[in-house]
Order: sequence, then C-alpha cells, then structure tokens
Amino acid sequence: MSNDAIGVLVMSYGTPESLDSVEEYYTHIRRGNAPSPEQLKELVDRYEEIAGGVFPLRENTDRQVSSLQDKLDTVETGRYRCYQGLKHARPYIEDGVQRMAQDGIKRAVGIVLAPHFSTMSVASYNKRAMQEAEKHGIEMSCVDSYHLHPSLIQALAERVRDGIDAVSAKAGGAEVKVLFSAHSLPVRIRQVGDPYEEQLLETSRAVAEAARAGSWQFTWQSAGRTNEPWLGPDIMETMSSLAEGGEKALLAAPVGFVSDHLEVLYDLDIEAMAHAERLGISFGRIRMLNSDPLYMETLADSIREAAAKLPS
Ligand SMILES: CC1=C(CCC(=O)O)c2cc3nc(cc4[nH]c(cc5[nH]c(cc1n2)c(C)c5CCC(=O)O)c(CCC(=O)O)c4C)C(CCC(=O)O)=C3C
Ligand SMILES: [Fe+2]
Repeated sequence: MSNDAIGVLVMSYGTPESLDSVEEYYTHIRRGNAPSPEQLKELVDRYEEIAGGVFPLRENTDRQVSSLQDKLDTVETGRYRCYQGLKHARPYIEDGVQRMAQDGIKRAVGIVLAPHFSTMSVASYNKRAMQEAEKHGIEMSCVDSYHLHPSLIQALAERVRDGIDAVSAKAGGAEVKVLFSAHSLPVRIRQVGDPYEEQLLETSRAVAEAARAGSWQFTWQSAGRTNEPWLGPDIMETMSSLAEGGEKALLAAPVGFVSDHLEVLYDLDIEAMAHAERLGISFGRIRMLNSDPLYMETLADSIREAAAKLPS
C-alpha cells in the first residue's frame, strides 16, 4: 500500500517513561555503558525534584507533535503526517520511521526539536533517520537548522522582553543583563569546524536586537561530567564573575532548548537560582517555547522547504 502523504519525522531528545526506566535511558545516553548506582541515584533525584518523578519533556514533545500536525493541516489537510522519533527513549527514531513504512509512506522529511546544528546533536539524529529510511525505501530530506527563522526570533524576543521586565521589577528597576545559553558540548567539536557555536551566537545577536536588550552575553550550561574538556564558561561561573563585577539582575535565555525539561527546570530554575541567591542577585529565565504558534510556524516552514527538495 502506497501513501501519497509526506511523512514528517519529528525528533526530540527523549525522556524516561517512568522512574523505572531512568537506568535504561541513562545507559542509552552513555552509548550502552550503565551508570554507577551513585550516578543513577543522582539523576533519579533530579527528576524527583523537578516534578515529583514525572517527566515534563514527554508531555511537551507529545503536545509539540500534535500542534505541529494541526498547523500543517491548516496549510493542506492530509498532505503531511507527523510521527515521533526520540534519540534516547521509546519511540526511538527508528521506531518512528518503521511506523511510516507500515503506513506506506514513500517520501518524508526529518526535523529535530532543537534549532542549532551540531555534528554531535542534530547530525546524529538525521543520520539515524536517513539510515532507517533507506532500509524501507523511503526518500527522506532532513532539516539541518532553523536558528534564524524570523518567527523563531520573534517568539524568543517576546520572551526576552517579558523576562527583562519581570526580573527588573523584582530587582527594583535595576538594569537586567541577558545570559543566552545552550547545552555545552566537548571542546573537540571545534576541530571539525562545527557550526554550533556560530549559530548560537547568531540567534543570540538577532534576539537581543529584536528585544532591544541593553546588555547581553552568551554562556554555556549543563556540561557533561566526563574527563574531556567541555565548552565554557559555564553559566554558574559567568554568574559569579558578573556578580563580582557589580551586576545586580540576570535573565537566563536558554535559546538552545525549546521545551521545559530537566536542563531548564533543574539546571536553571533550581541550581542557577540557588546560586543567584547565594550571590545576592536577582535571577529569572524566559518562558520556554513549547507549542508556541510562532515556533510551530518555524517548524512548518522548515518542513515545507525540505519537502520541496524531495523527488516528486
Ligand atoms: C547538545 C545537547 C542537547 C541539546 C540538543 C538536543 O535537544 O538534542 C541536549 C539536550 C538534552 N539533554 C537531556 C538530558 C541529558 N543529557 C545528558 C548528557 C549529554 N547531553 C549531551 C548533549 C545534548 N543534550 C551530551 C553530549 C551528553 C553527554 C553524553 C555522553 O556521556 O556522551 C544526560 C546524562 C547525565 C548528565 O550528564 O547530566 C542527561 C540526563 C535532555 C532531557 C532532559 C529531560 O529528560 O527532561 C535534553 C533535552
Ligand atoms: Fe543532554
């Protein structure tokens, strides 16, 4: 059975389905190496702290995929059919492609719910998707990045503007410095000319300008705990040195992420917030995009552009 619809594989990092599956998830992230009991406990504790052992990323990704389907249907009903594929949890990227094949899909687009391209992130999602698609005879075209799409910049700029106002009010009208951030990666990405850093700076610059943010800088967050060096400075260090220099109010704008999840709800809202309290400064973060209509528009446009490259 052949199907004229274009399949859309919507890919995201993935999160455990329950506390029982945290070990399997962590082992998958570590490429098959099981974590030590201490490492596992630390991760379980972080999930328990953010939402009492539920996994907000799962519901957020589900909602993003269904909102995107709705958005694509308003353009042309039935032309696009969305499938979910996760990097480190079920349904895996390969599961999503297999479901397309079962539905008779012959042509598909792949897109990752992360705006910036890196050889260590988006490239590996796309590679897994294309390899599985080839096995099933599906023609697939993948989106590499959409970090400067005007709707994305507008959505982020609105959030930065709102965040500046909220933190400034909390800080008695003090000037707010914006800290754009993203997930750190090992420094070795620089040896392969990876565009990740450059794209993140481009997004930050465009959002700062659109939001008319007076003062801003870029910093990293959530570096892995491995023996190799990771990109820095980390947001904790950046906060310390800015506080030392007399800065009174900071707004985190994690533009490398699109959902409420562990790296935002724990690393920023709990860890960085506690650090700000110790430093005696005001701190806040922008609202995440989740299913924002402007974000859905960004994804839909990028999908249509990739679909135009498929053979007819
Ligand atoms: C580039 C990048 C993104 C952004 C782009 C994208 O979205 O793809 C991202 C997002 C996320 N990372 C997440 C979670 C985790 N990432 C880890 C570890 C790692 N991330 C890495 C990279 C990235 N990660 C890397 C190179 C490692 C080291 C692995 C190794 O050892 O080689 C670990 C292990 C423990 C730790 O180190 O903290 C966890 C638990 C969650 C889900 C949170 C939830 O469930 O709510 C999300 C959205
Ligand atoms: Fe990660």
